[in-house]
Amino acid sequence: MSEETDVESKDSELVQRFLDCAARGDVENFEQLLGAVDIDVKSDRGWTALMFAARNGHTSVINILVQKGCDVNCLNASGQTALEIAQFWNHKEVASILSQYRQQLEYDQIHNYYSLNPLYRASDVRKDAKQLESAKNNKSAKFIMFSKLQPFLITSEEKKKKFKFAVFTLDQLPSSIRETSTLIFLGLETWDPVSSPWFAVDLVEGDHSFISKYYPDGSFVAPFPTTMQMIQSHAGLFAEAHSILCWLDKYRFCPTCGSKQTVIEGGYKQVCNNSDCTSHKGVHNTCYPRVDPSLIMLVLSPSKKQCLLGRQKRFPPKMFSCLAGFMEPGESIEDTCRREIEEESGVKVGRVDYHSSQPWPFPATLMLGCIAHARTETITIDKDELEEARWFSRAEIAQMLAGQHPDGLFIPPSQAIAHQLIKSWATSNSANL
Ligand SMILES: NC(=O)C1=CN([C@@H]2O[C@H](COP(=O)(O)OP(=O)(O)OC[C@H]3O[C@@H](n4cnc5c(N)ncnc54)[C@H](OP(=O)(O)O)[C@@H]3O)[C@@H](O)[C@H]2O)C=CC1
Ligand SMILES: [Mg+2]
Ligand SMILES: [Mg+2]
Ligand SMILES: [Mg+2]
Ligand SMILES: [Zn+2]
Repeated sequence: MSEETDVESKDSELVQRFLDCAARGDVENFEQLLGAVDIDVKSDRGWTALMFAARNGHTSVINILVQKGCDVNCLNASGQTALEIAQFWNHKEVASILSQYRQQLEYDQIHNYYSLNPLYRASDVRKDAKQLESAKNNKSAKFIMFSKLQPFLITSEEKKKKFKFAVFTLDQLPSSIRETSTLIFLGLETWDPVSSPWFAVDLVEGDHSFISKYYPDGSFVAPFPTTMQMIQSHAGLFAEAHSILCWLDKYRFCPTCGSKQTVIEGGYKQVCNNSDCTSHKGVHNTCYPRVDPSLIMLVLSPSKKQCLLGRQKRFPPKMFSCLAGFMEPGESIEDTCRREIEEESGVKVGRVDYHSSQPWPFPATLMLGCIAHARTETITIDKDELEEARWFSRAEIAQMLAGQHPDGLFIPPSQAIAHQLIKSWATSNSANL
């Protein structure tokens, strides 16, 4: 046997032992082998240690691998992830760890405020009246409160200057509430259908007394700007609940025939009570909550050395932000971007690159963030929309980000996608733009 084959066979023996220990849940030996082989090493069929541990439900091995930074999104030769394997073999605890970790990874990439919703929306549960009913009676169900579209918030113990929802359990909720108030089904804590369901309750007048009994220091607050100071996961819950509640509040009658409507699917659908109404046939988008796409763009000058920011009249003095505008029917993202920039600033735009998005739940806007590349520099502002617009150099943006602009100019806070677009340009290598 040559030296090379010797090393190879020793390596493959180590790999085999490593994968075996994961499959058997032999934590002691597994930990000893950890440094000796690649954590994501694969068997012939493309199975990693994580997949073997998931197959047999070894939670302790899963926890070690996840903490050591293994690749949880890896696929085997059949195209399955470790999470899918755990779900298939019904290892709920393992599946729960893996799904939470995968979400965490996704969150690390998409950091726009209001977009971090920790729940599985579980549309299958809300569409099934029986499952929805049992979710409402689930002993581990959680309830957050709204009244007149205002969320009931308390101060977070973990992060003192932040707010969060006061979360109520089923036994704290007077039974009358579930009969008189609208309950919005927000989703489940994990993929498992019996995991804790979350609901937003829209309280009707007179239902409030039980709240102060449990949370005497909480209060109903005007959503903007207080919800900009929430812990991020609860800001995501707010975005979902508030947009739905605003829709139910404003669309009380059928837009097709004007009859009363019935709320179904945990607040996600309304059906017309008039059986002759044409909204019962075919596709009717009036039955579903609306989402209004809106473009927000950082426009770069032809030299890429400057960016265009503007001031709306309603902005606080000295604040500049990205230009933004609603998408119109039949328009592409790129064309909305070009049209709004030209309308508001007179600048003509060529290429448009998508950056990221942000739900803006006031009431149901979806901000689509783009980087737009200008072809011209001359600015002619639309006086109805903007008070001022001008080009800013990177150095000036850096001063604004640091709160050190000589004229006191500043940009919106980090919770606004405008801030993230500006920051990503200011901190990126110009050669990449
Ligand atoms: N997250 C962020 O960083 C930022 C978010 N935004 C948000 O972006 C959105 C769009 O920006 P904005 O500059 O106001 O938009 P536009 O440039 O399109 O102009 C606003 C005008 O559009 C009309 N409008 C309102 N709703 C719609 C709709 N659904 N479809 C078409 N037109 C509509 C209104 O006119 P009328 O009053 O005549 O009805 C409104 O005054 C707003 O929701 C704003 O709050 C803006 C900047 C930063
Ligand atoms: Mg506009
Ligand atoms: Mg605008
Ligand atoms: Mg517009
Ligand atoms: Zn109708």
